[in-house]
Amino acid sequence: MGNEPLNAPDLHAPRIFRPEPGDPGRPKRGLDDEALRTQATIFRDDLLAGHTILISGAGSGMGKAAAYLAARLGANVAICGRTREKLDGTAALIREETGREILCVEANIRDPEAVETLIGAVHDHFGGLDTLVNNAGGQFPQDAIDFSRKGWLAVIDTNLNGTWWMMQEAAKRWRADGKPGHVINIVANVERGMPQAAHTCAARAGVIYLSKTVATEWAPHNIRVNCIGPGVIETEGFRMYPEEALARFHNANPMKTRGNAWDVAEAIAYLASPAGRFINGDLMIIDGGQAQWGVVWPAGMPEYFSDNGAA
Ligand SMILES: CCCCCCCCC/C=C/C(=O)SCCNC(=O)CCNC(=O)[C@H](O)C(C)(C)COP(=O)(O)OP(=O)(O)OC[C@H]1O[C@@H](n2cnc3c(N)ncnc32)[C@H](O)[C@@H]1OP(=O)(O)O
Ligand SMILES: NC(=O)C1=CN([C@@H]2O[C@H](COP(=O)(O)OP(=O)(O)OC[C@H]3O[C@@H](n4cnc5c(N)ncnc54)[C@H](OP(=O)(O)O)[C@@H]3O)[C@@H](O)[C@H]2O)C=CC1
Repeated sequence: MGNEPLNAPDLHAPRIFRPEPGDPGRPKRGLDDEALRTQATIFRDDLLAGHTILISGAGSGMGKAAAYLAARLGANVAICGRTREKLDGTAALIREETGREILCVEANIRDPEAVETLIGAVHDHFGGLDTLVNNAGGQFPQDAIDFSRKGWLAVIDTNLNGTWWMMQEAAKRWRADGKPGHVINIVANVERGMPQAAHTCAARAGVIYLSKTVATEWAPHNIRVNCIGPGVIETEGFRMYPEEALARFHNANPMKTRGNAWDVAEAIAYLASPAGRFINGDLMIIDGGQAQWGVVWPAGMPEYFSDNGAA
């Protein structure tokens, strides 16, 4: 017996998956508007009354669910994203279900000037900001060795730099106004790394430790900073992954199930509510136990690993 790796030819095969624009022919995933309308919440109707919350990337997925729940709980809601129609869709759902109008701002979080304008617009419109939720982000599945420079930069610029521009700008306003504030950064479960998502792991790990650091630095300004690390949460974002990987995602946790956007929306509402007042510098993992157990291969598992490492 030699020492060659098993299935050696596979090691040389680049794995690329690029969804077609508009997701043609693929099922829509995650909670749609009808499902969101019927979600029950454990929280009382006026839990966030008078509370202003800004949620990035709220034209779809977890951000949309969180915006909808916050509006149902009485919050003043502002959202941003790059696509006007998606933001309008969230606003329409909220209007129909709650009668409330929200503030929608088209903004790319990678652009620090757009971020400055956005934070200013929220203050102008609602007279302040209480909670900032940095949810906008994403990545594509690929073996790290094959990342293009542009692809690496796109993921880092969105998930790390974009999140930072948002939190710094919000904090500057809170400090200048002498007002308390709260940041919730949506990251990912990166504790054990995540093959085929190394760019996002690098960015999310950066955000987690950035958050833990400024949670201390900004405490004198009465600003709390926390992170939420979702595991496999079924959303529209699943369009980024091949069917073969999607069919296995639930195996990444010992509950063998996928979470949904509401699981994360309710955690955001909890942290934003008075119940979260003593929670600072934390990373709340919502992953069904994935951190202790499974591994996802978002671009498809190489045959080399097909026994899944089981002893
Ligand atoms: C957290 C858990 C982890 C993943 C582990 C899986 C766990 C399952 C749970 C799911 C977790 C989720 O986060 S769900 C998904 C969340 N949502 C999303 O990811 C959707 C949003 N994503 C994005 O917008 C994009 O992925 C992102 C790259 C960040 C944004 O970039 P841009 O807007 O600049 O978009 P583009 O112009 O399309 O791409 C820029 C370059 O990136 C590279 N690029 C883009 N798509 C590519 C692809 N499929 N394969 C290779 N390379 C690609 C190319 O070099 C592109 O340049 P050209 O060559 O010139 O085109
Ligand atoms: N679903 C999951 O299992 C997991 C998701 N996550 C993370 O949670 C967050 C929410 O994901 P999810 O709801 O699943 O996915 P979605 O793709 O549905 O949501 C991401 C949103 O972010 C917006 N966005 C992306 N880039 C930018 C940008 N540069 N500026 C402003 N808005 C932007 C997108 O809108 P638009 O393109 O119109 O700008 C989109 O609405 C993401 O950061 C994701 O990576 C983390 C772990 C697991």
